[in-house]
Order: sequence, then structure tokens, then C-alpha cells
Amino acid sequence: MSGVSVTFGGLVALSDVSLSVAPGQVLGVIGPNGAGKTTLFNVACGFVRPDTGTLTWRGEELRKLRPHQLARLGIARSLQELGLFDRMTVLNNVLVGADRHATTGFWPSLFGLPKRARDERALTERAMAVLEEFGIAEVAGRYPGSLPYPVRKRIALARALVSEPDLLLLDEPAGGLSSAEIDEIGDLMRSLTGRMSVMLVEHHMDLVMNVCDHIVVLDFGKVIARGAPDEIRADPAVQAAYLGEDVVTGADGR
Ligand SMILES: Nc1ncnc2c1ncn2[C@@H]1O[C@H](COP(=O)(O)OP(=O)(O)OP(=O)(O)O)[C@@H](O)[C@H]1O
Repeated sequence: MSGVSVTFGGLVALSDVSLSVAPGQVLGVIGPNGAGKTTLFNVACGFVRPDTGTLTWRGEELRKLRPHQLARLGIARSLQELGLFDRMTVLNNVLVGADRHATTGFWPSLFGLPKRARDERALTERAMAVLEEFGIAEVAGRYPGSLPYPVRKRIALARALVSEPDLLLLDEPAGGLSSAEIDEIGDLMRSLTGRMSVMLVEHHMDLVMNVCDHIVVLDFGKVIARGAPDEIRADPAVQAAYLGEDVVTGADGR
């Protein structure tokens, strides 16, 4: 993302924001309320078109990015609004995310050619492996509506991961979770380091400090700091921006 600016009416939500996520890196984007985090996430997903600036993915500029193009580009996202289908089993919800790996198109699947069956078996195995990794394989046959929120959250994450994206975009994964559940989600995220690039947009400092390799701090739509977690923690501009906010830092209270 380079030189991205977004205005809503007269309000500047993002101003000349540049950032990049290195291969295998977990990048955190934090900032106080109204800093522009959600807007930045929406730009990365193609929900919001920036007024100025460019998005580049693997050396190619993405002009007029639209959300439905992400999967083809190897980018997955998980939103705060989990978007699970309550009338589909957990396994089928996860399989929805696996589309990118289905090699057969519409016509072969319509005529039920054997390749389709092989594809489906491989995809189901992959989906079960991700559910297993997330510790929720035992609910594969259940319906999401009957499951507690933290489990639903894991299902949404599993759905994003089953396509084995090269870049995962996460919007506030800690929202609505208790601190023990945040620790668990943090462990899951740390296990993603090196496997894919992750951009994590999150208000919760604790999670960001624990799982991110690199952090970008926004305030009033501008980047006010960037660096490793320890540098960010010690940065006076960041402390000033968060002044008056209920900031939770490390588990040891630092
Ligand atoms: N669709 C919109 N129309 C008008 N103003 C908007 C819109 N979306 C965001 N804004 C404004 O842009 C600014 C940045 O908002 P944004 O939601 O990106 O911040 P945030 O860092 O995600 O905040 P929070 O932590 O509270 O979710 C805010 O002043 C917000 O009121």
C-alpha cells in the first residue's frame, strides 16, 4: 500500500499511508479509536477505493480491486462479522473457503465427472486437517448457530485458512473474546508466522504485541510509528496517542 489517502466527505480517514507486508510476516496495524484501522482494512480488501495511492501485490499494481477478486489473488480475509452460514455444517462452512483449490470448473461438476469426487475428497481432508489444527474437529458436523462465539471465531479463521492464502487479512480477531480466549487465538496466529503473510488490524495491544513481527501505528489517519513490538512499546508518540485509552499491554502489565 503506497501513499493511500481516503476521505469521507470532509473527513480525512487515511492520509498518505504506506505499508507493506513481507512474505511470511505478521504485520499488526494498531491505533486508538477512529485512527483509520477499519478504513485501511477495507482498502486492502477492495471495499473502499482510495482517493489517491496504489495497492501492489507481488509486484503488480491492483487497479480497481474488488473483494471478490481476493481469492483468485491468493488473499483471504476474516471479518469481525464472521459471516458463517447457520444452515450449513461447520465442515461445509470451511469448505466454502476452499474454492480456490478446486481444479474442476462448473461443467465437470454438473456432469459429476470423477475428478470432482477426487477434488472433493482432497478438499474435505484439507478442511478436516485445519479444523483439527484449530482444535475444533469434533464440531465438524454441527451447525455454527449452536456453538459458542469463540468456537465460531475459530471456524471463520479455519475457513480463511483452508484456501492456504499467501496473505491473510484479519479485522479485529480479538473482538468479543475474553483474555484467555485472546491468548489462545494469539497462539494460533503465532503458528502462522512463516507460513503466510498476515495483516492484523486490531485495537487490542496485547494480542498485537505478542504475535506481530512488525507493527504500524495509525493516529488520525496518519502513520505515527512503525517498528518491532519493543520499539513501538517504548515510542513516546504511541504512548501519547493512546493516552486516556484503556490500554492493555503485556500479560505482566508492562
Ligand atoms: N463510511 C464512512 N463515512 C464517514 N466517515 C467514516 C466512514 N468510515 C469511517 N469514517 C470515519 O473515518 C475515521 C476513521 O474510522 P475507522 O473506522 O477507520 O477507524 P478505526 O481506527 O477502525 O476506529 P475503531 O477502533 O473505533 O474501530 C473516523 O473518524 C470515522 O468516523
